[in-house]
Amino acid sequence: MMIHTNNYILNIKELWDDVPEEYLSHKERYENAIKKAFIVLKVLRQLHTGNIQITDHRTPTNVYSIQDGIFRNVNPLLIHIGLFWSTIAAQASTEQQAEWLQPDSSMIGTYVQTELGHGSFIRGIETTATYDSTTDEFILHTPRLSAYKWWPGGLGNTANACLVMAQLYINGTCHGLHIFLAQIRDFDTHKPLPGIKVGEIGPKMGFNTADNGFLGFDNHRIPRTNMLMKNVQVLRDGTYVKPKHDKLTYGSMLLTRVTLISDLAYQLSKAATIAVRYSAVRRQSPIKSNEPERQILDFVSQQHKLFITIASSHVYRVVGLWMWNSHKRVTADIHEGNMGQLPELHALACCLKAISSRDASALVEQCRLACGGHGYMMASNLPQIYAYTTAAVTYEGEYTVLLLQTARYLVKFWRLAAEHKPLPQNFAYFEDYIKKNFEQWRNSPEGIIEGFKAIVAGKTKAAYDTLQCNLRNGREFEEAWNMASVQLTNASEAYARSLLCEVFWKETVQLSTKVSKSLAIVLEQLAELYLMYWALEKHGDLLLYSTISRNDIEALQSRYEELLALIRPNAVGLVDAFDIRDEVLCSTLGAYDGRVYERMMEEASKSPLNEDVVNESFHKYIRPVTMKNKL
Ligand SMILES: CCCCCCCC/C=C\CCCCC/C=C/C(=O)SCCNC(=O)CCNC(=O)[C@H](O)C(C)(C)COP(=O)(O)OP(=O)(O)OC[C@H]1O[C@@H](n2cnc3c(N)ncnc32)[C@H](O)[C@@H]1OP(=O)(O)O
Ligand SMILES: Cc1cc2nc3c(=O)[nH]c(=O)nc-3n(C[C@H](O)[C@H](O)[C@H](O)COP(=O)(O)OP(=O)(O)OC[C@H]3O[C@@H](n4cnc5c(N)ncnc54)[C@H](O)[C@@H]3O)c2cc1C
Repeated sequence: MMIHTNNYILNIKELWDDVPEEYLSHKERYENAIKKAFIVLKVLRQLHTGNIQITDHRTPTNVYSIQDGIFRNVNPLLIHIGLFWSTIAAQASTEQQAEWLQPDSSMIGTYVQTELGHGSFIRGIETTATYDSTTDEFILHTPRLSAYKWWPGGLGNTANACLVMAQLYINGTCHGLHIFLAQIRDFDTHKPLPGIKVGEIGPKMGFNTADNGFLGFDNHRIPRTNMLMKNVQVLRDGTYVKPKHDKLTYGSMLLTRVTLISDLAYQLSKAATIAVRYSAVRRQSPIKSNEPERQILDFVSQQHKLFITIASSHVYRVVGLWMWNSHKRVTADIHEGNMGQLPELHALACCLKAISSRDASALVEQCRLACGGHGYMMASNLPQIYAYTTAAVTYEGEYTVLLLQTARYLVKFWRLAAEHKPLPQNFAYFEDYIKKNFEQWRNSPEGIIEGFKAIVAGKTKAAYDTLQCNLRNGREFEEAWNMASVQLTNASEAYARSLLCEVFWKETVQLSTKVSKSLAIVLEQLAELYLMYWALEKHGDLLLYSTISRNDIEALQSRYEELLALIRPNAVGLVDAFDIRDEVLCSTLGAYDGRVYERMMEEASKSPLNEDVVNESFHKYIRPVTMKNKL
């Protein structure tokens, strides 16, 4: 059968709610979501097997983005599709993949790493997998309460299998963290297997359809061949064959961090679409007292809140793709046995995941506030987008913890620079900074990029000097590191911002040569706006570390305001160009037709509190008090 994915999925009635999901209980929400998740999974399986074919070209992306509208929250199979399958594909041996990656597999899986007691510091994970050579099995065990797995999406009720991160023990020796496939529920009855204690962790700020769960093992046995064995092996006699790099086991986190950057770009484009369209419809106060009320989008302060969101969505789209391509390249190298580029990719993924999630959640919240009171309505969809986006600051590597990973990388290069050793080209600016080869400030995108590099160098130097000072004062390295950690994260954040500015500007300039002149102008305006915005936000740092002057900053401010005015006529067109369907946007404020007030009233009429003209609580609780003395 030939289908157009958007139309096909939009026409499956069971996927679309009559009652907004906010009115459902926790349990009903999950049940509603799981019903839809399996309809979507069936479509994906049919696409995979070729039973249905598509006439549009971006199928998985289409299905993925339509999901936002279908679930309004999260697909409970997100981790099954996104992490469980991809980890098997990346880390299981060819034979294991052939066995486990069947499109009609009975396994519904999840990725089980975090424990009650340990999330960031994964070396502290306490779940054990002990090899028993007499039976050729691993024994999975949860030694204490803090070792209970806690958080994995889909674990609460949906999954019947999981990939578990556990400490591998062979003959009393611990070989560190490894990944094991474990069945946890019966495929037919779905009852937990003997030795498995599993359940759901309860309501959260968002992600409420994802049935995040807990899991404990009581000496649960799995075959030896259930350890993921592409990069590392345990042989029948208990021989341990080491991986080529001991962090290959962490590969799924790396891949997800890279993927997330693009997902956050998409969340930003949704928030921007809602807030910009609403701002074009909403009128509030005249600018001059004798004029009619103006679209709130005409207030320059409103443009300041919104245009940076549009620009940031483009930044993360561009940088997300750039990182995706880097990941592909590095993975191909690793395949050939060359691990050389892995540390750089890890350092980039850490700081970019941290900053993209932090920016995205701050900007989504800014969009919500920019919609005034109506942005506070669930029907605007902005609260849900915020709850979804802010979770990304924590999961898949907490913000500060990831920035500190990148700081390790920066400090290594600063040490080389300080010791006058050769540096790779992309860190040559460290040497320039040490030699005080400062460029004369230029009020241009290229000048701002240089200025941001000077900030990275200056902040890395400050953190490094503090670290050295702590060491000279007799602190051990880890303690000295902790004492310098505020400065270290600052350096990392600056590094991420300089990367974002440089990659976005260069890619935009390149893209501009391939599109029409009028489009190129708008794209460059957006890119310039992004750079100017951050130069002004960080003008204190620029004053500290670059050659910028007060006059330069004033000139930047004027150019920034000029850019807001230039972008204003294209603002609605720019968000329309994100091409997000109303069914996906799910927002009374952001629909394409601009019927904001009509839609708000239509949504309010769905409130169960409006079902009866007089709610029974009046008779039960209100009247007895208010009428008591009047009878
Ligand atoms: C794939 C598709 C996915 C689909 C996504 C679609 C879009 C997404 C939309 C929604 C997604 C929602 C999903 C939510 C699911 C959430 C899942 C999770 O949260 S899973 C759990 C994630 N947990 C973490 O991220 C834990 C964070 N902690 C760590 O990663 C590590 O502990 C650490 C902080 C990095 C440190 O590790 P450790 O202590 O073991 O390291 P050290 O021994 O100190 O060594 C550090 C050296 O190792 C290098 N390193 C560390 N990690 C890596 C890596 N991944 N790759 C390469 N190198 C690594 C590090 O650089 C150090 O090197 P040196 O400095 O010593 O040279
Ligand atoms: C919505 C959601 C979905 C999730 N899904 C999954 C999943 O599918 N599978 C899974 O395994 N896990 C999942 N997680 C868990 C997630 O990966 C962890 O919560 C995350 O890695 C952070 O770890 P933590 O909760 O232990 O925080 P902690 O590490 O306890 O952090 C608490 C605070 O301590 C600070 N801190 C910790 N260590 C350091 C340090 N070394 N230096 C400086 N500061 C530090 C942090 O900055 C933070 O401020 C999910 C979490 C959420 C919120």
